[in-house]
Amino acid sequence: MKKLLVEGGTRLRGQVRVGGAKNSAVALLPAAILANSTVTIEGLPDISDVQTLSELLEEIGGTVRKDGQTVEIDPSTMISMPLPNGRVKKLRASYYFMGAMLGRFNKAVIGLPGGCHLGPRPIDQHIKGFQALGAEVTNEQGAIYLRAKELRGARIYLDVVSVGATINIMLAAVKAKGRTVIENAAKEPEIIDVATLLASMGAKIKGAGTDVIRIEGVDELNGCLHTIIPDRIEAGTYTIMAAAQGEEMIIDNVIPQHLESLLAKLREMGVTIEENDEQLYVRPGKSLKSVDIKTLVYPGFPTDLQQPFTSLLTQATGTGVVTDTIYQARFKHIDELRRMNAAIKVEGGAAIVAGPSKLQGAKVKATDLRAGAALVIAGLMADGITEITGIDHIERGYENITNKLIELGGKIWCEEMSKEEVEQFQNS
Ligand SMILES: CC(=O)N[C@H]1[C@@H](OP(=O)(O)OP(=O)(O)OC[C@H]2O[C@@H](n3ccc(=O)[nH]c3=O)[C@H](O)[C@@H]2O)O[C@H](CO)[C@@H](O)[C@@H]1O
Ligand SMILES: C=C(OP(=O)(O)O)C(=O)O
Repeated sequence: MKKLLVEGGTRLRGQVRVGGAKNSAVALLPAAILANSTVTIEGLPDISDVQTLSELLEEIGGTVRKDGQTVEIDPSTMISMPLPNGRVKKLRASYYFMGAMLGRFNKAVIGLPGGCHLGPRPIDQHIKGFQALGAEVTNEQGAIYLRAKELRGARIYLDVVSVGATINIMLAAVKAKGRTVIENAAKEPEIIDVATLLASMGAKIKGAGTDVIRIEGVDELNGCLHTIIPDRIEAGTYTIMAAAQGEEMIIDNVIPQHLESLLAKLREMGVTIEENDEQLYVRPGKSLKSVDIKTLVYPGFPTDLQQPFTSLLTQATGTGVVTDTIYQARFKHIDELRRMNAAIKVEGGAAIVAGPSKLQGAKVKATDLRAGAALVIAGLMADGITEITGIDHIERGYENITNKLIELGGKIWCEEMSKEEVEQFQNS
């Protein structure tokens, strides 16, 4: 088991290239199950979630060929294998095997998903959607059993705006008989990306990116070639790093429109950001001014950038209030930031950050993916060395973060943990 070490104080400078979007990749791979021939996806990020999903596709009989960032999936030999345990527990997005396998085989058995522990993460809206399409759904000993004689299109209103439920219902509905309408759908760019792949496969799907998605079911879906969108959360994380510890940084392979809420908040703090079609050029202000943020569904401030942004707020003058309306308890990083001398308290469901604080290197634990990113940012700004355990979370969503930061001049490296450290980590 490894830990990540960050020696703070060095200013970051240069250009960093953002990879393909994790939250697209994790839906595009299962979507390939629905095709009758090879689906090729270009620009996939080199992260463990992609690896785990590729292994799951192989587990159900598919052939997955990887060549750098390109993956070819031949789904023709897949079978409706139950996946009650094992790899499905390693990540959140294994829930997309429910919609995709139901769509292709009219049945599936999938264990409840894992993913970041951010408080309750129910999947009732996914199930409501599958049931509306005609599936019988039962939960037997922690696995979801889905069976349908035939899937029929339906009008489905989501009680909660959910990225996962919107995509999962799209996957189940594209081959259903007749018309499906998803109302109160999520509007994240990753939903448009998945709809684009499905349309290239031959699906009839309209309205992705708005809150009403209309689908006319088709009998067959074909193989195709698809290029993934860039990861707005990885891009946002490096943009926050640039504001926190950069001199001059270019974030390359970005769709700036996907990050409008973050860029607006950074500019409010005094950060200079210039943008062109695919790059951000970031110069931090002489001093940063505190702001409040409230996470909302897209295009609001993304919950996945709340934790990294909180680290930046520790360096701003004044008091910033952080409210997460998507995951009210997404505050596990706060205790760790406090160990590094940050002045933050959680009160009435909000994190109140008083700054600026001189952060000190410490031994801290990444409790989830974006908590890990928040700690890397804090480590870059801190005096001394920060040791971060739990880096498998970080590897779920950030490709080559160590190398990318070294290229920017950061002092960051991995070390093997001692036996005592592993024991301590496992008991903490
Ligand atoms: C793999 C993936 O894409 N993960 C992202 C996805 O997670 P995920 O798809 O799990 O998140 P959702 O958009 O579904 O969740 C949004 C909110 O709806 C609630 N909810 C969701 C489904 C449901 O059936 N019932 C219900 O009550 C959740 O508890 C949460 O409060 O969107 C989140 C919100 O942008 C991001 O933080 C995650 O990075
Ligand atoms: C919460 C996240 O991921 P997941 O939904 O895969 O756990 C995230 O990407 O920040």
